[in-house]
Amino acid sequence: MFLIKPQAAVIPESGLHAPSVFSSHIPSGGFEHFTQRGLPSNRRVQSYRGIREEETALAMEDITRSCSSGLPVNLSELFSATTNNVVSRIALGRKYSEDTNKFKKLLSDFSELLGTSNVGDYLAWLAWVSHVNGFNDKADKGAKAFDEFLDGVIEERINRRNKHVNYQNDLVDILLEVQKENTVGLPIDRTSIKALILDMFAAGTHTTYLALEWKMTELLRHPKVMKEVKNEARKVSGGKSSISEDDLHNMHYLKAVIKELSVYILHFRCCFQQYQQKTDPSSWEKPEEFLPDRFLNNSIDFKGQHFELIPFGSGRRICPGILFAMQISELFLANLVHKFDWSLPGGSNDKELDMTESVGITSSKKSPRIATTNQCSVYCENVYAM
Ligand code: HEM
Repeated sequence: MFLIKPQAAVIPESGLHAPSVFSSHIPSGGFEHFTQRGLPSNRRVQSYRGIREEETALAMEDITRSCSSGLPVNLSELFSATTNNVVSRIALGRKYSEDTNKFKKLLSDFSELLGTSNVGDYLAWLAWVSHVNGFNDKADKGAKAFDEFLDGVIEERINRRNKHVNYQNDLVDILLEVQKENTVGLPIDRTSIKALILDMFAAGTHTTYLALEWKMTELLRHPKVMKEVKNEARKVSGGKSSISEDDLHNMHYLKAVIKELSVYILHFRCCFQQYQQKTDPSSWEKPEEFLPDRFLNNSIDFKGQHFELIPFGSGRRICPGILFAMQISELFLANLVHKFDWSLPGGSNDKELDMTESVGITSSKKSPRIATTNQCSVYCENVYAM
């Protein structure tokens, strides 16, 4: 909309190679391998896996603090902050959480604008409506604000590079290097760099955050399933205080739950088809029921080969962030249920949950209270015995 839409770059750990100006420069180990390769240890960026684990641990500490002060936990805010922090650290080189309100507003305005239907896009002779109803004005302001923000990110990095401090070798550094060395055989200007960073950031944060929010909401609505995930988490953790990314390999039930939930996630262009596929009785037994077990002991996955389940799309434009997003979702949910007992606020039941969606490119819940609980009790490692 505001900036050019580039081809997707390769996303850390995806193992997928969307067509990209960079694809010939990034080997099959993915972006992480590319950025770490051959660098002396003092110049290596902390691994993406480390970043995810670190941010998840910080979020768990936040919840523990809230619980011990008897305060309710707003999970929506927590999911949003954590996914923003993880993707910011990877795509923008650092967190922007110290500027939380401004940054959050920037992102939510952006998502809302992307998801708003603009009548002039469909009927050219009605384009004037967008002038009258304020859409164009809002879009111009949003574009300007985001553009300034991204300019700031790039300027900051250039200054650091000029002073030879804190070279992080993240996405921004790589793009600046590519620009300087002209290693892709065509000039990359500042606008293209901003577009690539924005693409990565916008595609990676809101989607992942909303997926988490919906998944946790459904877990709250299905306490039996939540309990089963919790049991699995406690079993695989082997008495440790947290779940690591290594432990996730053994969380088969959690993976099945996430697959079952994934159809609720997106309002991208294939959304309606996805809904049809999920509710198609020829593909699924009891399609309207929430039955994670259907994904146990079968090989259906998200990677675009099984057309019954394509929340990340399929084909050449498939989401290149699948594995990255799945790692965040699995790690976060596993730790949430492992460490805490959750229930709905004030003992309300699932029927009372407000499932209304808000406007936006992704289907967020209108009311953040839904994912808020004031009744978490901290899982105490001392008491718990395997
Ligand atoms: C649960 C989280 C996510 C979901 C459900 C999701 C879903 C999708 C979908 C449906 C598409 C469009 C595919 C198509 O056009 O056929 C897409 C594209 C894309 N996604 Fe994701 N995504 C998620 C997370 C991420 C993350 C974490 C990143 C990056 C760190 C990312 C980066 C991208 C990019 C760059 C594209 C554009 C690809 C292109 O146009 O070639 N996504 N995603």
